[in-house]
Amino acid sequence: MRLVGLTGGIASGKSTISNLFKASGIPVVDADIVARNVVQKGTGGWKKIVEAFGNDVLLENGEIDRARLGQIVFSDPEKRQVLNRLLAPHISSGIFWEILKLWIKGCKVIVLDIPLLFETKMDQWTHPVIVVWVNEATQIERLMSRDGCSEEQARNRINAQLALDWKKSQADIVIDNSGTLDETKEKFQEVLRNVSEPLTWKERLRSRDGLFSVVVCTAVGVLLAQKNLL
Ligand SMILES: CC(C)(COP(=O)(O)OP(=O)(O)OC[C@H]1O[C@@H](n2cnc3c(N)ncnc32)[C@H](O)[C@@H]1O)[C@@H](O)C(=O)NCCC(=O)NCCS
Ligand SMILES: Nc1ncnc2c1ncn2[C@@H]1O[C@H](COP(=O)(O)OP(=O)(O)OP(=O)(O)O)[C@@H](O)[C@H]1O
Repeated sequence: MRLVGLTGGIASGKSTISNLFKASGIPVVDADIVARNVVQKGTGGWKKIVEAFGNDVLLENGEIDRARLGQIVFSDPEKRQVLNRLLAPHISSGIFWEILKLWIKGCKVIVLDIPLLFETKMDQWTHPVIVVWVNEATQIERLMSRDGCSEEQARNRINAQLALDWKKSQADIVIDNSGTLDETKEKFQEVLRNVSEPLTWKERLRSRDGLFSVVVCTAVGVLLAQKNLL
């Protein structure tokens, strides 16, 4: 099994690239969706948030008020750290279960779309690491227009993550998404070819079918050895 890391900065275009992977038949685990699921009303993550931030961050129906919590944590690094520490174990085990489900299905290449891949050091489990990069002016413009936020709020969110240029320097593959969608789609084709290359023998061993072959071969070997000993 090949675990491909997909990351970048906020609004750099990870979901756009994720959608292209999905459209090409490659499954994607989306950490933002996992992070949403683990804080649904009544879950362990939800209880921890209410304990730490109080009822002020709840909507009338009891769900987390994401806009309110976002305002708090993106303007206060200490509070953000608290939230990250509380949710990290829930998010990583959620990602693990999603991978396991796809592994059981026999998927050989899985893309992990994780905005904080480097920040959480999960990059060590993925190869190759793809960084979706945009220049800062484009990033701010797209973030403001997508989320309807001010430039200050956009900068706060960008500064809550490691610098995108640094992430770019750590990448195995960089997708420059500063141009048009058509240009990005063209670049994506090359990335798709790269990611779809035949699995290495290590990756084959980590896949469901590879593990199954090892188990069968070992069992046959043991049976033959026992037969020879009798
Ligand atoms: C703060 C919250 C409530 C804001 O929710 P909102 O719906 O406005 O944003 P959403 O979850 O869609 O995230 C949008 C983007 O913000 C960035 N982001 C989210 N959380 C963080 C964080 N803790 N630090 C830095 N950037 C973050 C990511 O690039 C993400 O793609 C939410 O992002 C959250 O619960 N974050 C903590 C969980 C987390 O770390 N998520 C990232 C998964 S690796
Ligand atoms: N090449 C492009 N040209 C124009 N707009 C784009 C391009 N790529 C992405 N966008 C737009 O920019 C915004 C951010 O893109 P996207 O949601 O894919 O980023 P993201 O990295 O997944 O964001 P987040 O970190 O918040 O999850 C979206 O509104 C998207 O439609």
